[in-house]
Amino acid sequence: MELMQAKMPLRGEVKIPGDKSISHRAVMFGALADGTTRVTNFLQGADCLSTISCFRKLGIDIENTQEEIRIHGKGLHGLTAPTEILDTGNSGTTTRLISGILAGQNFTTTLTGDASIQSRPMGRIIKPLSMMGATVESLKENQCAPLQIQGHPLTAIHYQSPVASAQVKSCILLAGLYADGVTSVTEPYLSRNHTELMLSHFGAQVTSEGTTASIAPDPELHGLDISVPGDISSAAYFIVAALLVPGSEVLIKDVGINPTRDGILRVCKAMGADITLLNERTAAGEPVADLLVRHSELHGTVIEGELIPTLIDEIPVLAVLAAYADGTTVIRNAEELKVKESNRLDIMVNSLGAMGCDIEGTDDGMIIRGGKPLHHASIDSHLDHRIAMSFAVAGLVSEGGVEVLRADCVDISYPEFYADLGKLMK
Ligand SMILES: O=C(O)C1=C[C@@H](OP(=O)(O)O)[C@@H](O)[C@H](O)C1
Ligand SMILES: C=C(OP(=O)(O)O)C(=O)O
Repeated sequence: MELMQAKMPLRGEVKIPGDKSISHRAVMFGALADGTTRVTNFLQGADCLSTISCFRKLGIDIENTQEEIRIHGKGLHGLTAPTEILDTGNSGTTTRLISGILAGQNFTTTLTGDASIQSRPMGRIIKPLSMMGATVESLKENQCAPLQIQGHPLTAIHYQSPVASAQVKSCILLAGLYADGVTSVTEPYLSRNHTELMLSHFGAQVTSEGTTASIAPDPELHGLDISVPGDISSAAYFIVAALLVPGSEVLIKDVGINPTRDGILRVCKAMGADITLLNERTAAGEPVADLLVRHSELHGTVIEGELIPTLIDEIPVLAVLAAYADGTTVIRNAEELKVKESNRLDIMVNSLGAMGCDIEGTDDGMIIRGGKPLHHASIDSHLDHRIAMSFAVAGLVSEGGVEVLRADCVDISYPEFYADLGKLMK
């Protein structure tokens, strides 16, 4: 797809689709609750549809009416053995979270996903789930999917996670629902806490202290009405686009600004961005605001440490921002980007490099010497939605735009992305 350079400022309003992490969890926890859970502003992206399809195969009736998702939950012990392999598609969140639930069932399940999922590391969940007593086998013996999970009554553990990962944390907490005592997870830095917040609303006893989250077993979970906030990870593309295109002023509506997710706002402000939070409120127990973003002159910064999990999926588009900011931006401690849908570190370094950016890859991040004009290039998305959207934004401000190859993969998290971007360019 050929994406044009923006000849005019971006102007207007955009309403961001529902948060992917929260949409997945609403379906999963709704399935384990008694009664009906109604979800509005659910993200109709391919990843969340994979979650729905897996839970239908586990015997849960889920209605998708477009306006609302209705999940007819059957309680903590109501799932039934699937008659076929569960397909988690391209979704790491589905794969890792559902594994925690399957570890506590009295049946065996096989799950797998696309080529990307089959190369992403699952040892990080196989280890703690095995410590809890589940039998989890990587069928190709490579610590990746396909996985065969034989559920068992589980033993509670206190797990020290080597990575700050909400997927690992959530997998263990979900297995903890089926354990014989309080299960806890401590991570090096705090990752997104949507599981903790939403499971407590459903009725689970979850506590958080610093970077440790704990859960008590066998709660009674009750169906809920959930209005999903807009996804800050999707808003990120418009934040960066509005900051970069001269003269722009864009109002981004209903964005979730949970402090475990708002690192992009903090980094943009540190770089000199003009972003105002309006109409701050709460939805589904999560903080939400409208973001007014105006074109700004930016300078480089350092992105590292505990900030990283709060903006992990935004690093590709932040690299684009840094390419246009004056001075040097250093990104460290971001080695997790190598094991996402693609190796996002290598791809950003090579692809921004192909556009003329002075950028250097490091073991755990990159160094970007920004402020020079970029030129047209053909960039392959590598079927990674975040790469495709990041380069669509880069094209707005590069001489001659960019061509994004295999651009349709935005369906994973933001099917309307190109249409919404187009509306701001009119
Ligand atoms: O829990 C979640 O919903 C997610 C956690 C993050 O992954 P990790 O837990 O692997 O860091 C993030 O990259 C992903 O897009 C969604
Ligand atoms: C990493 C991502 O998702 P997942 O891990 O669920 O595939 C993402 O959306 O950027």
